[in-house]
Amino acid sequence: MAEQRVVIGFDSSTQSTKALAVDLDTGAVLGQGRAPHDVSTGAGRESDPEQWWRALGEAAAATGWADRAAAVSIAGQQHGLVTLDTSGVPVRPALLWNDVRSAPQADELKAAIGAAELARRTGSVHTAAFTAPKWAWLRAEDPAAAERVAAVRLPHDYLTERLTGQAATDRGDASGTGWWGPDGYDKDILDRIGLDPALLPQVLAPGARAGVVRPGTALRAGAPVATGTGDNMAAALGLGLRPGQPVLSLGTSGTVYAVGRTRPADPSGTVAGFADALGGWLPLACTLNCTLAVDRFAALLGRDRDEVEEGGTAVVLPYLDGERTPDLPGASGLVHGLRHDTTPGQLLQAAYDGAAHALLTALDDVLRAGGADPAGDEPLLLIGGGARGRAWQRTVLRLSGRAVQVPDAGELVALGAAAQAAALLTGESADAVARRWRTAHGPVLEPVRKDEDALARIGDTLRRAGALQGAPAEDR
Ligand SMILES: Nc1ncnc2c1ncn2[C@@H]1O[C@H](COP(=O)(O)OP(=O)(O)O)[C@@H](O)[C@H]1O
Ligand SMILES: O=C(CO)[C@@H](O)[C@H](O)COP(=O)(O)O
Repeated sequence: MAEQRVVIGFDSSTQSTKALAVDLDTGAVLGQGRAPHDVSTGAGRESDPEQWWRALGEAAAATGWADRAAAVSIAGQQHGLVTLDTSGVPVRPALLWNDVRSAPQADELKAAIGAAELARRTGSVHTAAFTAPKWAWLRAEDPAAAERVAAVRLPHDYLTERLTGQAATDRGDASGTGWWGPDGYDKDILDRIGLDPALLPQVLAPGARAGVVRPGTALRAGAPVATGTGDNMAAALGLGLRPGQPVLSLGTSGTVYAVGRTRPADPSGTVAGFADALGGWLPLACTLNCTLAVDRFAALLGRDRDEVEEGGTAVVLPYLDGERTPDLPGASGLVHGLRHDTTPGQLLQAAYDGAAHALLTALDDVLRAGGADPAGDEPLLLIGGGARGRAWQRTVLRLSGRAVQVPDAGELVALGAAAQAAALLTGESADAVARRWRTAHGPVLEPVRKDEDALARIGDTLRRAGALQGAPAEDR
């Protein structure tokens, strides 16, 4: 009998590291692991990269397959700024994608280069989330730390390098830095933010091998390691996405995306023109406030997260962390439209609606940006921790008017990384591996009538809340 080959895929995301050990032939998940991360609260959002590395080892061990892994790959939260000294040790905690302190530096880049030109060169108009303004923030606010930096990495690059000893990244995650375009690193942007390109890793080709596991880690020494990629790009692989199939991910961030045939360049900044991990594109819109914001409202109301009630006039803009879509980094949570008869359940439902609004109103633009027809009838694939929630499912049905498919498989990011690892061994493309594993299989929820009234109420509140939420005068 042929020997069973098992690959391990990792998702080093905002709140935790998740690992899946997967049978290369059948796609069966044979073991799982998870270890939590700490994220700072207060003005910024920072995490310790050393903790991610320890979490990766713990999650790997918990799968029960770490010392037998045939191949490995690591996907990670996008955009984070990891700074290393000459010994490869983090100079300071990493600045995460949802840290909005770099908003002024994003504005400076926009003013200096212009939104349309940024979109043309990098695919995206920079917000505080992107790595480029984070580096500019570090130089301005913590120059002593910036001086000590000998290497700059994204979260997944840092972990891959700890595993292999090789400094490498991939085009998917590189496309979220704001200093990369299809021709490579953008020297002009790097110059403007004072970052020496020699500090950056090489961008490897899709399907390439980053190296092999070096001795002394939790994983089998000598196992080949794929490039890894950003978490959204990995989920696209993990679902085996074909162009035009829309995805909505409900996690710490909310994201909506589709694989595109054409390279996106949206000067309005709503759609980020990311690259995917295969040579195509991944137009995407992202919010900062998703499952955590809704769970906070449930806690404030003393309710279970599914104890919602539809109806009423309440509107919640749940921008507890500031917001990125719309680009309102200085915003805070806002409740509007309360009446004597507003119930706690209606208020909680309004928080769900407020969190889903920007994602679902960006969906058509995302599809168009990648050359797909927004009127297509592909079901919306619902993934991420929130996808299991009854109230989330119902909210997405109501506000999208589309059929919604909930894959049986959880952890699509880690599955995508596992598919990338498998592809190293079989020579297939990672998305083809995922399709062979039937990862997207799951029930399709029938569409319901789109709740245009709720969408209009939220849109109206958003427009009128401009000054309170720190919108620039011209947008009010
Ligand atoms: N059954 C559920 N209903 C609604 N939300 C859920 C459910 N299970 C988990 N979550 C939410 O999922 C989130 C974690 O999602 P996940 O995709 O793992 O996050 P991330 O990858 O950003 O770390 C948590 O914030 C939690 O609120
Ligand atoms: O910033 C983005 C996408 O541009 C986020 O989607 C991050 O990649 C974090 O992802 P999660 O930890 O929420 O999965």
